[in-house]
Amino acid sequence: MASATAASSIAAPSSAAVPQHRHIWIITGPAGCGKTSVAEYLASTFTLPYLEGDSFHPQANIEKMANNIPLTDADRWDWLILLRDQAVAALSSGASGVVLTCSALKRKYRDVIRVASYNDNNVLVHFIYLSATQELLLQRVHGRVGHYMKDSMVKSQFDALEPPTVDERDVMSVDVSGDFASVQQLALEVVNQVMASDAVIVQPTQA
Ligand SMILES: Nc1ncnc2c1ncn2[C@@H]1O[C@H](COP(=O)(O)OP(=O)(O)O)[C@@H](O)[C@H]1O
Ligand SMILES: O=C(O)[C@H](O)[C@@H](O)[C@H](O)[C@H](O)COP(=O)(O)O
Repeated sequence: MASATAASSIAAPSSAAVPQHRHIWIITGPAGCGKTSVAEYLASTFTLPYLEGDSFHPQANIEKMANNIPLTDADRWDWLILLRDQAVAALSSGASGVVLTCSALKRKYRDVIRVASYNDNNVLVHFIYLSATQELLLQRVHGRVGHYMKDSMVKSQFDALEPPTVDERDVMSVDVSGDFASVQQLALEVVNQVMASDAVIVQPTQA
């Protein structure tokens, strides 16, 4: 029978896993891949601020997209820089991480966000690329209500898309063909893996 002694009943101070960096999690992929649902899930699971990339577009961009006109590189630069600045601002306000949605279709767009970690060694940028076929995204955007981006824009998103390549080591790909719960689980595993590799174990100081 186990019996607690006076000494063993006093809880020993436990070691803690402390992250070495602050993290920008960008949830990427073409319209309809599930950026919003994955980002909301991760932000609420890890209690992090969440920035919805679509809400930072200038009105001119929204009007173009609502009229089925794809954005150009020129339309996107200032938006991408604004998203990066907003993410950095969230970290500067004390958050340990921030979740951001941004289609980041091309490598040069991802490079714009990567500048956040060149400017600050304490910041790591990670892209969670939600991968799906064009057919699946057509179906999902078609079924979505109340959004300016219609299914007619899915083709142009795939035309512009430069899927991340293996040398982009800050990108983790998640297959989104499954249901919400399985996609959320895959995204969670990716974040947990990164956080585990970033953690240092801190021993409590002895009194
Ligand atoms: N894993 C999933 N299974 C089924 N439907 C999904 C899944 N992920 C997203 N959806 C639906 O597909 C549509 C597009 O998702 P959304 O999160 O708005 O994508 P994005 O933000 O990338 O454009 C929404 O109607 C959403 O409810
Ligand atoms: O929810 C969506 O349908 C997408 O997020 C969509 O709104 C779009 O991807 C960008 O915000 C537009 O910018 P890009 O043309 O650069 O993807």
